Amino acid sequence: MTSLAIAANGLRKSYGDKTVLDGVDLAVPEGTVFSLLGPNGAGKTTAVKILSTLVTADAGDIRIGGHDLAADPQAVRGAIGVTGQFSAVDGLITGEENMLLMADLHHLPRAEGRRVAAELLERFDLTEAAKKPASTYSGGMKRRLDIAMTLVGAPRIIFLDEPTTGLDPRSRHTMWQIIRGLVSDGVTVFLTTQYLEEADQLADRIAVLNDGGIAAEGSAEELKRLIPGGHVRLRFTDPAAYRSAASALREATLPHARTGSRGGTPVDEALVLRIPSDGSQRELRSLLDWLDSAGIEADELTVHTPDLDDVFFALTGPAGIPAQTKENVR
Ligand SMILES: Nc1ncnc2c1ncn2[C@@H]1O[C@H](COP(=O)(O)OP(=O)(O)OP(=O)(O)O)[C@@H](O)[C@H]1O
Repeated sequence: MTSLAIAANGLRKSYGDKTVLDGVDLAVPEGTVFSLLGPNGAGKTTAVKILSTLVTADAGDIRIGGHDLAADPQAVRGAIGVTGQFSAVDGLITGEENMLLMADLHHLPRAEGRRVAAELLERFDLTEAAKKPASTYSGGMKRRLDIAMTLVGAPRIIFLDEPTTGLDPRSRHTMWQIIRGLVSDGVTVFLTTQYLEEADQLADRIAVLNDGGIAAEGSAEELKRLIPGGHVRLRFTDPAAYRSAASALREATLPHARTGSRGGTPVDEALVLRIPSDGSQRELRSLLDWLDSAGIEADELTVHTPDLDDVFFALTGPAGIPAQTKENVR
């Protein structure tokens, strides 16, 4: 059994009469990326602050890296690193000086501190800028320096609170590579982000926080299957083939059509048929078998699944408003 890097049960936190977390459970296996999503004000930062010992929960059992947070917060602090919205970078001093300051805070011997700082500056492509004041760094460089500083203490668990907010696409991709590199070294990453694509790219598991609780949790693929909107599209170039397929579909009751609706629906004059499907291997296999047996040969077959944006809207929108499904070609 994989052990848990982060385990929280019954996490509660209120500010005045506002309940922010109302009994949240979290379980993050070691060496994985866990992403907490939620609308603005849902309590993501509050959760990160509690799990990283910066704020005290009103109730809940929390174990981080095997340490009981309430009983031994110092041990938890020794196991974790936190970066993100509360950056530790001091702009008045150079990148290298920031790193050496962290090495001092971690009580590394002088030579060891210099070695670790130089290594990390090199790893994050900051060697050239190391002697310049951090205030002159770009947003992406500051984020890289922030993570490098966090790694001085060699934490096994890292909390990244919106690590790529405000970064351009290239810097964002660089940050994703850095996060993947950390995970391949066995580090556990707890990530909050406003970018659903980021969670989709990086996270092994995703939890959606809404209304004080976890509205849904699973892999990106599992979450996408929770909401309707998935379908298979068949495109034809020959109008006759299209018409005969459309009529065969109207006749058929497809066993895999999750909605239970009869057959496929002609979508438009572009000779496209649309068949409800969750995109799972089992459903696709039975659909392909059925197409073969009905003698239907489409010129193009694409599987469309809801994306995480759809999931997010469906789970966090006001009750009663249906999900805005958007097509997403896989
Ligand atoms: N120190 C505090 N005192 C009072 N209320 C607070 C405090 N910190 C957070 N809150 C409130 O708790 C709620 C959750 O805030 P939090 O910052 O955790 O949300 P978030 O999900 O991280 O939001 P965002 O995506 O906007 O960063 C908000 O309504 C916020 O106003």
